[in-house]
Amino acid sequence: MPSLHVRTERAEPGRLLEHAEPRWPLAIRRGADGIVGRGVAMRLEFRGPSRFTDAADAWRDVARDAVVDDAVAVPGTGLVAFGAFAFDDASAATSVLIVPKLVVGRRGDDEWVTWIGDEGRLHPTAVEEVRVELTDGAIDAERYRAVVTEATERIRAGEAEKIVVARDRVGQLPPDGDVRSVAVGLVQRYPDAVTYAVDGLVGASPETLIAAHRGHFFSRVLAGTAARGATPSRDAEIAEALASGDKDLREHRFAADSAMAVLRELAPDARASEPFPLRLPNLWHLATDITGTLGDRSTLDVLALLHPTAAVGGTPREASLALIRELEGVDRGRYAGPVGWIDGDGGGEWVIALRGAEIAADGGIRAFAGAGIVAGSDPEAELAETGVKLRPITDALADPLP
Ligand SMILES: C=C(O[C@@H]1C=C(C(=O)O)C=C[C@H]1O)C(=O)O
Repeated sequence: MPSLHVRTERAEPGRLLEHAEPRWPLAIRRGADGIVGRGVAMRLEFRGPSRFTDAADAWRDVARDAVVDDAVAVPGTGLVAFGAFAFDDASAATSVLIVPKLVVGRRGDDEWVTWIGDEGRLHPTAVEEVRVELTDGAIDAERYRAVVTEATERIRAGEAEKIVVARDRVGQLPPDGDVRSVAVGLVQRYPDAVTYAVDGLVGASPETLIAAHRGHFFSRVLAGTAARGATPSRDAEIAEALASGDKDLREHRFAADSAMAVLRELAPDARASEPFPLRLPNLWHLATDITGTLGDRSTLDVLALLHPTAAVGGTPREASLALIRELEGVDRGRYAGPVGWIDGDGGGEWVIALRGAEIAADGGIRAFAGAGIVAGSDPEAELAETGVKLRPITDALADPLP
């Protein structure tokens, strides 16, 4: 493989997303911060059960051979790749690492541009609005209720303790639709979430699988969900009920324990917070934050062990994955897989591809949302919960720039 020549310099890129390709933006944003890419200097593809370790090995080679001149040296400068990985080992979807030709970024007061290969000129273009309505996909409301009922029966029969089952909604992007508008809409509405746009996958995720820089990591596990209340007092009651409710705490424990078991193996000093209610614009989640030190391990090596946590798979892992395949009966693609970026040291930030959709080459759009099913889950409540989880991407597609 030819070695990459990478140069980062200070710049004032203005609105980051204006530098991305309209139909195929590359972006990882949190509020005003983030990185946006354009063009492809290198594209690596992976498949199957070894996709994460293959990616980790390939990326180590790329990073070792790259010639990097980085005048800014903050997370997101120098050599970076955007990545998106399939949820299931057996998925037909490819997993990718993409090094753009141009990256523009901002982190607090630092702003930069990175050229990979030839240096050119910045030519931002105004974002145009695209509007798409989603309709029933392969798993409509009726089928989803049946899937949840079946999942609770399988749990009662002892086949698993928790299974996260999802449903889908579909749509069609008009030719040349500007996908950047969807990302802009998500950044504006969900400033605390990570808005991602990578190889057709777009959404705003509240769940950080692993973020690592200079050996220190952060991971946030979400499981247990309630819609926001209409009044402040009702809203507070809902948060209180979520944090003390037996079903939600059990559902949460499976997810937090699955992440902690892996992270403690990798980082003996890993520490988990107590579960706490996390407020998002559209809902409450129960959250556990985990921190610790990873040493010089690549975040891709961590993903190989951490994905899928029981927040998006279930408990036990293999049994729940088999049940998801059987009960959903559709390929999740990259939904609920890791999406994010990685730098030359293996640091970076990977979130779970939730609250989003995948846009295929032909413009076909498929959005997924799921819910954790445990003993005692109610199909109607889980249907409503997935409706709330679909709202960010549904709204951003229907009315991106309100
Ligand atoms: C599966 C999704 O979300 C996950 C499931 C949750 C739950 O069951 O309470 C909460 C957060 C996420 O970990 C989704 O958004 O599609």
